[in-house]
Order: sequence, then C-alpha cells, then structure tokens
Amino acid sequence: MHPTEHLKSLVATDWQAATRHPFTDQLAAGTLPKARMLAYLQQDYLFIEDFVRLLASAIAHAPSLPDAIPAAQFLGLISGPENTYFLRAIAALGGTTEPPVTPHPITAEFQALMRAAAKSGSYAQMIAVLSVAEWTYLDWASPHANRAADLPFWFGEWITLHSGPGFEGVVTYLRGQLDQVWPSLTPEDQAAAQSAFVTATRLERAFFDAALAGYPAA
Ligand SMILES: Cc1ncc(CN)c(N)n1
Repeated sequence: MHPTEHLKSLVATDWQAATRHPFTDQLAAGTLPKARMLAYLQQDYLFIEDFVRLLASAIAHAPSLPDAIPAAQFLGLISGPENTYFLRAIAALGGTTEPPVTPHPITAEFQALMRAAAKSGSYAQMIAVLSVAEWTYLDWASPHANRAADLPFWFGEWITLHSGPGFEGVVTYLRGQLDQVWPSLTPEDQAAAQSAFVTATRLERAFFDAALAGYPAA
C-alpha cells in the first residue's frame, strides 16, 4: 500500500464525512442558500492566503526542479483563475473581500496548521497538508462534474476548479511527492507528517460543518 493510501485509511471516518458532506451536496444540487455560499467563500479566501504561502514554501523545499515545477504551475492556477473566481463569485453573491472577514475558529485553526507546516522546514509536512486539501476536494467534486455547467457560476465553477484531468493530475503529483519522500523520513518526521495529515482531514470536515451551519457565533 502506498503511504498516502495508508494515511487516508487512518482517517477514513473524517474523510468520508468531508467528501460526502451535506454542504457540498446542496452546493452541487444548486439548493445551497446564496448567503451560505458567500460566507463559505469569504472564509475560504482567508484559507487560500495561507494555502498560497504554504504552496510557495513547498516549492522552495522541493528536492529538485522537476519535483517543484508541477507545484509552481498549480500556484499559477490558484493565483490566476481560482483567485479571479473568488473575486467574481463573492461580488456576484453581494459580498466583498476587503476588509477581510474575521476568521471563524475553524478557519483560524486551519491557518495555524498551514503556517506551522510552512515554517516547519519539513517538505513532507507541507505536502501532507496540501495533499489533504486537494485530494478531499477532488473526491467531493468529481461525482458532480457533469452537472457543473447547469449551475450558477458560483457553484459550477467551484466544482470545475476541483475536478477533471488537470486537477486529478495535481492530486496525483502531490500524493506522488509524499509517497516518494516517505521512506527516507525518520520515524519522528513520519509521525509529524502523519499528524499534519490527520489534523488537516479533521479540519476539512469541520470547515464544511461550520459552513453548513452558517458560522453560528460560539
Ligand atoms: C478549506 C479548503 N480546503 C481545500 C480547498 C481546495 N483548494 C479549499 N479551497 N478550501
């Protein structure tokens, strides 16, 4: 079994909950209230800022140029079409990105995880968090890909950005990077990367739970 398959098996319950979630079911059915989608995108735009920095850190720590190039190309996608999607969708749903919203506690926890991974100096920890973020999104979005064109763009493009051969290639690359470095890690490094993978999966589930509930005040 590949290390990434083993890691996924450790978090099976959270993985299933994060990738077959009522929030994304409603999104894909076009029934998610617009206010819920807007609040989610505004929180997710905070997530994306730290995600971009984490991805940049992984590029800086990649073992070789061929290992770094796919991540650099993906960074271009996030900074280009995905960033533009956020700005268009948030505006169309009646919101703004400036000033940024206050991070919900789950968003803040995710930001802290990404900042810790980016600063860790461990390529495996960085890739572990990035893998969970993209692999869970590929898993939830793929079954809905053929319905994306019929939805309002703020729903449909969010599915399209996270499905299809190009995005499958991103996930294959990220998993391949973690599988590749795993055998050379010390037991302590493996434990830290595993912990990052487990925490990231728990937070993906909690992020959708909070979005579905409309971010009620604690
Ligand atoms: C919380 C979260 N996780 C993952 C993704 C996929 N890029 C995202 N946009 N937001």
